[in-house]
Amino acid sequence: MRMLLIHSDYLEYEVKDKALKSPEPISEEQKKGRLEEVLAVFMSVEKADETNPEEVVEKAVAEIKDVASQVKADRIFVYPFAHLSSELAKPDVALKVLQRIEERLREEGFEVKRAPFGYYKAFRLSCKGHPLAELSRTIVPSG
Ligand SMILES: Nc1ncnc2c1ncn2[C@@H]1O[C@H](COS(=O)(=O)NC(=O)[C@@H](N)CO)[C@@H](O)[C@H]1O
Repeated sequence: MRMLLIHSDYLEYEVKDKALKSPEPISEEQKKGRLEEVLAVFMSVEKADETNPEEVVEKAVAEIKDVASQVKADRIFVYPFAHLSSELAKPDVALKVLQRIEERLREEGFEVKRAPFGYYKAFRLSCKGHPLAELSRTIVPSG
């Protein structure tokens, strides 16, 4: 799993076209989204993660919690992003991992939005620019 974490004034997206034959089904309301004062987390789920998705979910949640506490963010934007790795996991595995990360972050008390999976999206992001505003993390299952 590769993550790019951007502490932002806001992140907003708008769904454009399908990027997969069968993208995640979404409601009208999910076609656009915006959060202010947010830690945006762009995530590429990788092939290696397929060996132990649960472990990767827990490690990713721990990393996100750590960065969120450092930058004092209590909102997280989970953003599927296929361009941080050349070894992508299959879409069905990737979607499950991202949905579970979203669930676990909510359980940890964060306000969370997740951008729709399998679509091309327009997005705007306003990075805060402080020293910890741009971070990346790589997570590999130990198995
Ligand atoms: N492993 C993955 N990790 C994160 N997002 C993914 C992954 N696989 C697919 N997606 C989602 O599906 C969209 C399309 O994925 S993609 O790899 O860019 N493109 C495709 O798979 C097809 N266009 C065939 O190449 C991405 O924008 C993202 O929303």
